[in-house]
Amino acid sequence: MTKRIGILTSGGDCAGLNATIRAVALRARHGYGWTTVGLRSGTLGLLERPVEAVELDPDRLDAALARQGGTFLGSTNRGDPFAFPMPDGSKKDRSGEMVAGLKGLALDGLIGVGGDGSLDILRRLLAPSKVPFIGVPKTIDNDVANTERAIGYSTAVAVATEALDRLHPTGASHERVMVLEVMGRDAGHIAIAAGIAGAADVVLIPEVPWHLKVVVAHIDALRAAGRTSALVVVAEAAGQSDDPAEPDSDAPAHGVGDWLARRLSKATGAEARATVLGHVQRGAMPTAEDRLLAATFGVRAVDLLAEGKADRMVAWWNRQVIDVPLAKVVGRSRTVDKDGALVRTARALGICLGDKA
Ligand SMILES: Nc1ncnc2c1ncn2[C@@H]1O[C@H](COP(=O)(O)OP(=O)(O)OP(=O)(O)O)[C@@H](O)[C@H]1O
Ligand SMILES: O=P(O)(O)OC[C@H]1O[C@](O)(CO)[C@@H](O)[C@@H]1O
Ligand SMILES: [Mg+2]
Repeated sequence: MTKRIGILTSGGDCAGLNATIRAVALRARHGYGWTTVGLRSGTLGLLERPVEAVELDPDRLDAALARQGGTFLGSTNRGDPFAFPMPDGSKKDRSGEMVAGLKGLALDGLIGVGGDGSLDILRRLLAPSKVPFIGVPKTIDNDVANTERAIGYSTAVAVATEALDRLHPTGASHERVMVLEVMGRDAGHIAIAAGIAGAADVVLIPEVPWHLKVVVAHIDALRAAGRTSALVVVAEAAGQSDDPAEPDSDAPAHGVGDWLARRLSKATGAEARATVLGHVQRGAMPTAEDRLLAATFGVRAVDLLAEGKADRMVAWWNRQVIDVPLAKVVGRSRTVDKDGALVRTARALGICLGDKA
């Protein structure tokens, strides 16, 4: 039977979303003869009347899409359907309106490409609609539970690594400590991976409690050994987990990069500069790895709908695409394992994580 499935992208954008949309539309048409409808602006588009949706003809989706960052369908990380911010400042449950908008599209299935927050919201939103839902994990933060990889992470790590490659020569030329603040929301995945790949001297992540005095001692030791510059990577959330018992525990929840550069300069006497990488990590062309993930996840998501499955998420595990119940994904977050391979590797390379000298 010919089916009509929908796809939407939700949460912060990242590289690889367009490649995912294209893979879904191609698989649906050429694998099953189905039509794919792209829903615009994530959940927000479901409040428009008519609902913002466009039929996707896969043969008209240029292959160049696989290379483009962002999402041509648009996305949102604002406007919780269950507590929607209203102009007068109040919050309103608008999930019923969204479900009504979705039902009007007469879909036989929906694929939602999102991070932990979006997948949770979409799962709850779709439950009363009875529309079969399959989730595809994407987020530069790589913090979605039960998948080793989310679309967009590889690209963000590549961008952060390239930033370190660029900070190294300028830092060395001016004999400075260069601090790079990277994204990751509450997790340090981008920081630890880019820190290793970009040969940083210090990596600070929220999962490993760190102390300014340990970082200062490490930089002092490097300088005593003849090094004139240093590279420091700090995850945006690293300030929140500094030990409250320590005198230097005032690392702020926001702006930890600037704070750290000022403190390091004062304590070591070296000049320091901070770079906040920000949304540059999200907006890049996807790496080959992210394009592959997008393709394999997109195809598998359609196949799951064809198999009559629902309430599941495609996932990457042990070098394979698998699917897991969404119930085992939502409400959890996958942070960096502080005893895991990357942390051990960083330590073995002499990278200071701020917890021991
Ligand atoms: N579809 C959505 N509608 C409204 N708010 C959303 C939506 N998706 C996420 N949010 C909100 O955006 C914020 C970011 O959440 P979260 O990090 O969990 O997003 P995500 O979907 O995981 O995507 P990403 O982490 O890549 O931005 C949270 O406050 C969450 O409630
Ligand atoms: O685009 P916004 O709303 O500034 O959100 C930024 C956040 O989104 C992410 O880029 C992805 O979740 C986080 O790393 C970051 O904290
Ligand atoms: Mg998230």
